[in-house]
Amino acid sequence: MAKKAIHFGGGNIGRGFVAEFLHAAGYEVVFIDVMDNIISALQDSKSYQVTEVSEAGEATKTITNYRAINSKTHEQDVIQEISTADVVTCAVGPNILKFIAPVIAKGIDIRSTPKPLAVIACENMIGGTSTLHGFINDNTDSERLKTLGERAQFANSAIDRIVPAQAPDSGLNVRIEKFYEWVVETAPFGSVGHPDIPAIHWVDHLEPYIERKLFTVNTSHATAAYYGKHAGKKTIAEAMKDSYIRGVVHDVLEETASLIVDKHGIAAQEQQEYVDTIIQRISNPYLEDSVERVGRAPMRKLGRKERFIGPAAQLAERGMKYEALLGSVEMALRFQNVEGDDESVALAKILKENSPLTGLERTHPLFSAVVKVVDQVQSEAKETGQPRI
Ligand SMILES: NC(=O)c1ccc[n+]([C@@H]2O[C@H](COP(=O)([O-])OP(=O)(O)OC[C@H]3O[C@@H](n4cnc5c(N)ncnc54)[C@H](O)[C@@H]3O)[C@@H](O)[C@H]2O)c1
Ligand SMILES: O=P(O)(O)OC[C@@H](O)[C@@H](O)[C@H](O)[C@H](O)CO
Repeated sequence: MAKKAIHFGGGNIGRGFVAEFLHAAGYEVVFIDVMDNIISALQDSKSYQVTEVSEAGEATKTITNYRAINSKTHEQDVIQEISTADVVTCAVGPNILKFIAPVIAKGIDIRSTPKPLAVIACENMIGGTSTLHGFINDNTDSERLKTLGERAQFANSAIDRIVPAQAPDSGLNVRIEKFYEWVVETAPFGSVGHPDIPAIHWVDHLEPYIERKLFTVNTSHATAAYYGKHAGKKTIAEAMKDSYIRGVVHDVLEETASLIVDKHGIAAQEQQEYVDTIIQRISNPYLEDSVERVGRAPMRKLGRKERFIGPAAQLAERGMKYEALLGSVEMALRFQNVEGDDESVALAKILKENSPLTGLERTHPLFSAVVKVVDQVQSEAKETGQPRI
């Protein structure tokens, strides 16, 4: 029987990564989005192209066998599709999970197929699927909650592929880097077994993979973005060409590498090779990845388990060095009032009003160091009306 995957979020990573590999695994993909232009473009086309760009040239794959539904206008259709699907994935952004949970909960609730639905959130965050699972629980009747596990299984994932914002005239086509890594935990599937998706690297324990990814790829990426934005650079590749910024990125990665090696027992040499690959990837001039895309949502990125405070807090707990990470925090705090980024506007307001920001506990060994950095950025804003550097 034909396999069906429902994918929430027809954006960059949705079309350029998740759908590509679901398609390659033989799934029909039903895209769910709330943007009329994306949905009608998908409904009006039979295929789109994913082009890998690298120094070695370009390679293009054609994606077919998909449909699309607007969940804003056709919620019942989405519920019906979920009730008969094999897999649900999403790449909508961590802050959107609570909005897609109600419709997924309704679709799961009316399932009568013998095999449970496999739910895999593909967001840049620790425990993305668990967070979605929590919201789905909140939207499920308490009696039905007791048997939810018979209808759906929830597995966390780590997803890695750089997909920049696409040119306005590119339509559905996506230009993307060649490298990819999609790691998913196996335990939640128990005796049912995980879905057959060859691109996925299935692992027993996800934490080393997601922390290594988030605290290497995303920490360095965001560091280059915030320092780059501050220095007037347009793209990450341009920022990485600047010897000062490149040096800072190396310093930050030295700190996170020391945590990854210490905490997860990954060999120092293996981590160094991973770091070298990441530096090469984020420096890829063919991607034209803007500092605004990579720096987007600074408040999310300053979160407790996120790419800066997450590793810095763990380093502080171990009595290890975290000063370079604090420099990235400082630059993230300066990412204010950036056009098109609501969080950067909210951040400017929060810094004026002294509201809590990172969720770091007052008693934590990192707390006073972060307060100092916040104070510094705030005092400059007060002196000059805007941050000085
Ligand atoms: N772009 C990358 O390089 C990359 C790589 C790995 C992981 N990610 C993660 O993937 C997620 C998506 O990132 P992206 O770059 O593709 O962003 P994007 O903005 O290109 O795509 C997000 C899509 O979600 C849709 N959406 C918003 N609200 C929705 C809702 N309620 N229901 C259905 N769809 C909704 C948007 O309309 C948009 O099409 C993020 O968590 C990001 O961190 C991105
Ligand atoms: O998606 P964000 O906002 O969490 O982070 C921005 C980029 O660092 C991110 O999208 C990377 O391109 C991606 O994580 C690479 O795998």
